[in-house]
Amino acid sequence: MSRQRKVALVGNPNAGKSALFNALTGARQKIANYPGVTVERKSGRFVLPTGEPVEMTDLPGAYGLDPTSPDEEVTAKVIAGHFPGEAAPDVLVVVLDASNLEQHLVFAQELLALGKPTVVALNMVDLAERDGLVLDAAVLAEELGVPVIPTVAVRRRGLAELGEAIANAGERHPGPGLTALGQTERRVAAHAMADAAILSESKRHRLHAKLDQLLLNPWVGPVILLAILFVVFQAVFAWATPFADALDAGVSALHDGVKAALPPSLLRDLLTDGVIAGVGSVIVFLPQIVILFAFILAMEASGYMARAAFLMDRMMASVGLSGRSFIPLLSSFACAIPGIMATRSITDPKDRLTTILIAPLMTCSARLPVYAVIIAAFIPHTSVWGGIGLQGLVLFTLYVVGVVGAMAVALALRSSMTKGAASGFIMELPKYQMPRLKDMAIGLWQRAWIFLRRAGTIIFMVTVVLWVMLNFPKAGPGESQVDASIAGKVANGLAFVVEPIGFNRDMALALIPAMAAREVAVSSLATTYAVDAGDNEDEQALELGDQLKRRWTLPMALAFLAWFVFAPQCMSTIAVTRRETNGWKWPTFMLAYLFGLAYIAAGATYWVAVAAGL
Ligand SMILES: Nc1nc2c(ncn2[C@@H]2O[C@H](COP(=O)(O)OP(=O)(O)OP(=O)(O)O)[C@@H](O)[C@H]2O)c(=O)[nH]1
Ligand SMILES: [Mg+2]
Repeated sequence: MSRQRKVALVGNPNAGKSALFNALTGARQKIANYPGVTVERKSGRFVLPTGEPVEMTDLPGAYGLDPTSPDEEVTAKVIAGHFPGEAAPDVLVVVLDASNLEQHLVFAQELLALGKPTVVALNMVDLAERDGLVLDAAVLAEELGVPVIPTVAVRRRGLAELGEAIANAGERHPGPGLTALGQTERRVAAHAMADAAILSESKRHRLHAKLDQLLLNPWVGPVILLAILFVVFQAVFAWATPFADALDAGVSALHDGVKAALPPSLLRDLLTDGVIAGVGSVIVFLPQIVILFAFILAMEASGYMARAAFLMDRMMASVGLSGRSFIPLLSSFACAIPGIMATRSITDPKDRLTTILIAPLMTCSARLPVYAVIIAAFIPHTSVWGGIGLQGLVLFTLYVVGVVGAMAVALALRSSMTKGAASGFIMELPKYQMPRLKDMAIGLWQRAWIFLRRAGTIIFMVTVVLWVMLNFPKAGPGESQVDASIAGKVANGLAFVVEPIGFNRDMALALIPAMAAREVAVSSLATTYAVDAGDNEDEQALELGDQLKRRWTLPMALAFLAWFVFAPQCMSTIAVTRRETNGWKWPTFMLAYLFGLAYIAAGATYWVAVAAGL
């Protein structure tokens, strides 16, 4: 039996390759409405209409076979068969964005010049049609000399025809349009071919052009962006409250139920003070995470996020970064790990390194529970300047401080350690789209699941270990259990380091397990106070927020917030940085500078707040 044939999906970024890959193979690759999403090749199985199974590969988007970034290099190598241990693909499926035909035909010509069996998927014809573009696939097929199949990846249109064409792909004869050799010639040819294939074009285009004029206006654009972000953070607090309260009540009920059902024992204490108090204190932030991501996903899917990147380009350039850093930095608002991996689409190595080093300063979703618990306890639930919620405002400020800090660090790095010229911006703007409800639901579910899984695994485990360390050895009469315990002893030993910045023993105690994940700071505090409450009924009845209010001053709380803006409390981020920079040098530097900044920021916040009489 002969070897299974290989089919590769290639084309410009954002053409819909991954969407097509998912539709054909049933996989769940990330797709999003901006270029540079796929940075690694992924393979899956697809059965052709003839019954022949083939190996389908989704490649990172590229603008040419001459790689200018690590992800483009993957594409070029796979196609050329230079990827270690991988045969070259037998059939290429060139994916074109029908509403961006001219631009996408440039790379397509380069691919066709390879002479391999090729099929063209003229994808996104729905968007082209909506824009009033009527395309003639037959004319294009004639020009290119290969079959051209109109598809709509996200609605599974044209898939059968595409499978048919792949099955029949074989020897081919270059079409009349395929004579260009150089890049400039290809551009001219692309223009001519697009002209020939496009039958008509109309009004929707003009509406979107108007919208872009407004949203990308150098003065109005940033104001709109800021206003949108502002609303997002207001909503995170305002809308989440009823859901968070319900969850909170559920956790309390569970706590009381378990307590009533079991006889007093270590196991009961472990369940109530350790697991339920600790993990429960984190889970109540699920509604806030979901609301935040609903906005982020909607902005991504609508095409607005890419406009935001475009707007940010100037600001990024002023600190020596290119707009290409925007997407990795944006992903870092969810989590720095995918953000750091997304830097593979950055062309310039120094640009890329700088982006990796500042990615942990973007406020990842693991910080949200920490911020939210402190804000809810210490910032009054009032409005300022007629209707703006103070809590949301403080949250917004914390995010902004992270971004401003990142920009300042980028500027410092770019003029010292990673000195070099800033590279240009080459992002193309995706089309505006209504976010699809189903995609949004899947995206939200995935985010929620990641959050819950973290709560159920890493946060759960760290909390249990901490509970054990807080309960042994047992305190003598009149002695505080926390002070007597192993964890308390370690924290007391560490306290002198953080005392100058206003932290007490409990805060020191929370910082160590929180190296595993930032949310653990919340579960650690909850568990510590639950253990500390012991058998005292009044103490036990207090919620985490009330405990914090009784034990911390406002300057301490603010210092704790400032610490979490900067501190690299995440082992996985350090590990992924080591992998992506091939060594310990940069992760060590990252740890040192972030802890340094955190220490200074927390100390300054504490002492300024004390001086101000807060
Ligand atoms: N309306 C419409 N949207 C599509 C179609 N195909 C893909 N999309 C959307 O276009 C965007 C880009 O799709 P991806 O599959 O991520 O594109 P890609 O080519 O893999 O992009 P990179 O990985 O960045 O190279 C996503 O928002 C998809 O939902 C289509 O046929 N019609
Ligand atoms: Mg992709």
